[in-house]
Amino acid sequence: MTEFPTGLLYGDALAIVREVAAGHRLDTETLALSRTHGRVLARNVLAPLSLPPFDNSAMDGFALRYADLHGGISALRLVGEQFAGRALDLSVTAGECVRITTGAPMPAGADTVVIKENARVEGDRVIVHGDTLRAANVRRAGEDVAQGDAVLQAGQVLTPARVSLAASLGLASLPVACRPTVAVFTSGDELVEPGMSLAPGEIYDSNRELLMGLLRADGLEPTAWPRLPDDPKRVEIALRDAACAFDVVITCGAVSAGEKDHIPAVLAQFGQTHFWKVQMKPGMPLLFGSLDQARVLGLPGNPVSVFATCLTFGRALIDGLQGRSEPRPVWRAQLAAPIDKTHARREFVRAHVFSGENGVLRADPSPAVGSHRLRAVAESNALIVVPEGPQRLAAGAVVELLRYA
Ligand SMILES: Nc1nc2c(c(=O)[nH]1)N[C@H]1C(S)=C(S)[C@@H](COP(=O)(O)OP(=O)(O)OC[C@H]3O[C@@H](n4cnc5c(N)ncnc54)[C@H](O)[C@@H]3O)O[C@H]1N2
Ligand code: MOO
Repeated sequence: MTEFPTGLLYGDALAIVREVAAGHRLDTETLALSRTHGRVLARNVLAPLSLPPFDNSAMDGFALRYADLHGGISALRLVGEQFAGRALDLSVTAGECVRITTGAPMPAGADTVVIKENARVEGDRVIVHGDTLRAANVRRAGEDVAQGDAVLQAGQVLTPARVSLAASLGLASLPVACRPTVAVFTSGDELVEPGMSLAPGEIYDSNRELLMGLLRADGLEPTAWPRLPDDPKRVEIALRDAACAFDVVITCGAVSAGEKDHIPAVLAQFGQTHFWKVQMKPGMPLLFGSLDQARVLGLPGNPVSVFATCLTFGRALIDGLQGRSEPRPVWRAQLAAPIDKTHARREFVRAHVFSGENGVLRADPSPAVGSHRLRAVAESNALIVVPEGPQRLAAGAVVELLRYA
C-alpha cells in the first residue's frame, strides 16, 4: 500500500479536496437560459447593452418639461400618448405634455413625469397640481448597467436574479460548468430496504435517502447503486465499475477499522488515496481518493457522520469540480447554552438556530451527541462548528454555523 496522509486537520484535508477538484475541473457547456438555474457560470458576462436601454417613465402619468411647472397649479397642452412598447418619436416643447405609462420611452424634450394622481385632464388640457421634483419618475438609460460592464463573473452560482439579469440583457444562453455525475453507494450486510421486514441484528438503510436528498438539494441528479455487501471482491467490482462511468463516487460505511471495512483497501490497491481520516467529529474515518476517472469520497457510515461530511467535504468536492469560486454563506450566532469540548478534533454539533431577542441569531446545541442519532439532525437546522482543541464556550459566545434549514 502506498503512503498517504492520515489523521489530517480539517482545514488541511479540505485544502486537498479543493486542490484535487481544481485539477479535475469539469467541461463547460452552453445551455438555454431556463436550464442554467443553480449552475456555476463558466465565463464572465459583459453587458451587450445598457439597462435601462433608454430613458423611460417609472410611473403612469404625464411627461413634461420641469421648467413648465410653476408650483401650485399648471396647465399644459396634451400633445400625444406614449404607452410602453414601440417608441413613437414624440417630443414635448414648452407648455406641452404627453400621456405616458410605466416603462414607456420618454418623449424628446421631456425631463420629468407627473404622476396621474397629481393631474386632471380637461379636453386637450392637463391641469397639474402638487409638488413634483425635477427629473422625478424618470429612469435613466444605463443607470443600472452600462454597456460593457462585467455584470456576472465566472465561478458565480446562477441565482434566479442573475439568470433574470442575463435575460434582461437579451442573452438566450449562458456557458456553465457541467454538473458532476454522482454514484451513491451504501454498504453493509446489516442493511435492509425500508418496507422489508427486519431479521435480528438488521437495520433499515437510512443513509441512501440522506445522501440522495442532500445531493439533490444541491441541484445534482445522483444515481443510487445497489447496496454493497461486506464482500471485498464485490466491493471492488462495483466501485471500479462506477468509477469508470461517473465523475464522483460517494460511498458510506466500511471505511473505519472493522474487519469488513474494505473500501480503503480497494481504493489504495486500484486507485490513489489522497487522505484517510480527518480530525473531525463526527466523520473521523473519512476517506478521499481517485479511482479511474472518478473522485471517490468514502463517508463514514454513522448517519450523522454522513450528514456532516457530505455538507462539508461533499460540497467542497462538488463545488471545486464545477469551479465555483463563490463561497457558501457563513452564519454566526450566539450560543444559547454552553459547550464544553475536551477532545482535540473539530466538532460539528447539531443545533436549533432561532432568532432571539433583538433579532440576534441564537444557537441551541442538542444534547444528543452520538453520531448514530439521526433524530437530533432531523430536529435541528444547523451544525455549530466548534474549533480544534479543548473549548469552553460560554452561553452568549459567538460561534460559526453550517445552516441546513
Ligand atoms: N476500532 C474502531 N472502531 C471504529 C472507529 C475507529 O476508528 N476504530 N471509528 C468509529 C467511527 S468514528 C465511525 S464514524 C464508524 C464508521 O464506520 P464505517 O464507516 O466503517 O461504517 P460502518 O461500520 O459500516 O457503519 C457505522 C454505523 O453506521 C451504520 N450504518 C452504516 N450504513 C448505514 C446506512 N446506509 N443506513 C443506516 N445506518 C448505517 C452501521 O450499521 C453502523 O452502526 O466506525 C466507528 N468504529
Ligand atoms: O467520527 Mo464517527 O463519525 O464519530 O461517528
